[in-house]
Amino acid sequence: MAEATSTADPDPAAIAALKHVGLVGGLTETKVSCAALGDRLDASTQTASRRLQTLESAGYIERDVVGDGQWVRVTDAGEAALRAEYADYRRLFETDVELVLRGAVTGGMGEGRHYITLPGYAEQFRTRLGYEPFPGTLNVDLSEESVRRRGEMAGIDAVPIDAWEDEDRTYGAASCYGVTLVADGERYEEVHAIVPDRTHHDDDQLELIAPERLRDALDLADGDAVEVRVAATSRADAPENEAEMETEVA
Ligand SMILES: Cc1cc2nc3c(=O)[nH]c(=O)nc-3n(C[C@H](O)[C@H](O)[C@H](O)COP(=O)(O)O)c2cc1C
Ligand SMILES: Nc1ccn([C@@H]2O[C@H](COP(=O)(O)OP(=O)(O)O)[C@@H](O)[C@H]2O)c(=O)n1
Ligand SMILES: [Mg+2]
Repeated sequence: MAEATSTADPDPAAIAALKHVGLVGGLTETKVSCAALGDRLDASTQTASRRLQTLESAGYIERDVVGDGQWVRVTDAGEAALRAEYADYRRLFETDVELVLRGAVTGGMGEGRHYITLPGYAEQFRTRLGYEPFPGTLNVDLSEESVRRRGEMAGIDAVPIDAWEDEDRTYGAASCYGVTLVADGERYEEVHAIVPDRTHHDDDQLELIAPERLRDALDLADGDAVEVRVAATSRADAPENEAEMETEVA
């Protein structure tokens, strides 16, 4: 299987503690006492202390212990976990929620083309997305705000692309989110944001695939501003395609 980039156990009790830390100012930095946190969580001081330890080892908070308490900061990973919760609630109570990520077109490492055309991926794109992608990924350098907001993608249904292997090595899994790409007022609908489990890029790069070369279709050059609108639900045909895939494999 893919050696997935570490995702901590989303223990609901730890997330509840993280929410409280955020609410008392932890998204910047705040002083927390385990007794006060325990009160807010309706739990003992020891339990509150354990929750903070769990959050720290999951990489969701950083802390400096001082004499009368501790200074706690929610990390980027912690904020992403909170935003994923937030996205779930938005989906519960709002309809047609769209996540809009903004950034600029950029060149990457020239590897996207290689991965997109590997047979183990290409066949899955064909059956699950319903098209053969242009060989490559259009890379978008996300704005700071969008880097923070991309955590909300965790609450949105994606088309899964499975890990696979050939005789030499294993290839990681990926998730494909149906998106609309908007540039200079023009919209291009048949696009997916592809998020590989293993990648050389940081969170600030979002990679897009489409049947066509998007630089041509939307007349894009490096530095051009784009909007990536992520639909809150997956494309209606995705599960059907998956069923087709299983039938083919069987
Ligand atoms: C479908 C897909 C699967 C990938 N699988 C792997 C992988 O198994 N191992 C790996 O190191 N990188 C993998 N990558 C990520 C590439 O290493 C790299 O981060 C990125 O795609 C490079 O794109 P660029 O040339 O546009 O910069 C994958 C990328 C895609 C699009
Ligand atoms: N659907 C797509 C996919 C890639 N591309 C572009 O096609 C080229 C090859 O993609 P790539 O991922 O191998 O290269 P880089 O993104 O690393 O530059 C790049 O210039 C991408 O921006 C595109 O315009 N439309
Ligand atoms: Mg690319």
